[in-house]
Amino acid sequence: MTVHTVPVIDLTPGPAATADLVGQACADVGYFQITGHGIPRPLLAELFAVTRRFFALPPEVKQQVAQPAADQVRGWSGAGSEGITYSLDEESPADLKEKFDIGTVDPRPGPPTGPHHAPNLWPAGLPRFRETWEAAHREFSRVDTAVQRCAGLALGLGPDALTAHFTQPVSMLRALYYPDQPEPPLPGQLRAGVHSDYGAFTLAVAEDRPGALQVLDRGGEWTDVPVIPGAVLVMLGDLLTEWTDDRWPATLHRVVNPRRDQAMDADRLAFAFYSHPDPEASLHVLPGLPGGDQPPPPGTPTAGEHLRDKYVRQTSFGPHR
Ligand SMILES: O=C(O)CCC(=O)C(=O)O
Ligand SMILES: [Fe+2]
Repeated sequence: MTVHTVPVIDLTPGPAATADLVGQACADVGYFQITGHGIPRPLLAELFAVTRRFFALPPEVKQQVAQPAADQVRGWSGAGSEGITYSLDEESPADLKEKFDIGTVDPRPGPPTGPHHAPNLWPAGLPRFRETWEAAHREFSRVDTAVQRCAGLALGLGPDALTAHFTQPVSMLRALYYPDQPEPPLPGQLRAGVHSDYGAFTLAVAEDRPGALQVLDRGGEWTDVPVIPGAVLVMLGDLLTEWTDDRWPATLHRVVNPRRDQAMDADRLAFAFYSHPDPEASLHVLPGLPGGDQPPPPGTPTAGEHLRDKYVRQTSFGPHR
């Protein structure tokens, strides 16, 4: 049996002292948990509480904040609306999840320009929902910056190598709600299909419930991610694959179904903060890494183009739907 240990990294000593550990985890494991991040526990508790209240509303109420368009990832969508494995161009049945998203809470001045700056949608009649979500977005964003500083140092590029691409970031905070499963899933149908996230880092927190997150470790084995109270899980997204020329490949992950004998008491709420840079940032290798100082090959997409392409794919189903 393989024994998997998820690295747990305490950020308290600051980026210079933790960069090596972060770099090792990014290069050798692909995911890690962080403590000492400073996100207040009561804020996270309130985030879970207000969001559970939202998902408990009737669908016609949640529909009032329905996601407006495939490339405008804001608000709610119900079970069956995303098949995230489609982001990898692979067919699969729809995911057994609902979701709610917000984008940046500190939009850049001037009129919104394009889907990455679409305004957030807020459900009516839920006290403290908006304040709590906005506060959580700011906290995750702060922690994301700290992780990025460690990453820049670990790559030997200095603390601002990544943060330089996040002057007006379009990071998203997403809640994922996985309901009980009265009916058995279709063959191949998961709570969330296999995918890698689309941004730089993903920061994730979840309830400890059946039918949870698994990551594909570097040995090619699916591994359960333990929920460590107070810790935040960090995974690597597509931008890091490109920016490091595969030195730090994105983490493939999925959310499996609960066992049938647990399926009626298995609902699960999780949050993912996806760090998304300035939309105009290039997917080219970072300057200072091998290949990064040459001009980008023609056709190298921007982060905004990459994200938009993935958003559209994850809701574009083929014949399996
Ligand atoms: O439910 C989770 O723990 C993570 C879900 C996920 O990977 C995602 O939606 O990007
Ligand atoms: Fe994900």
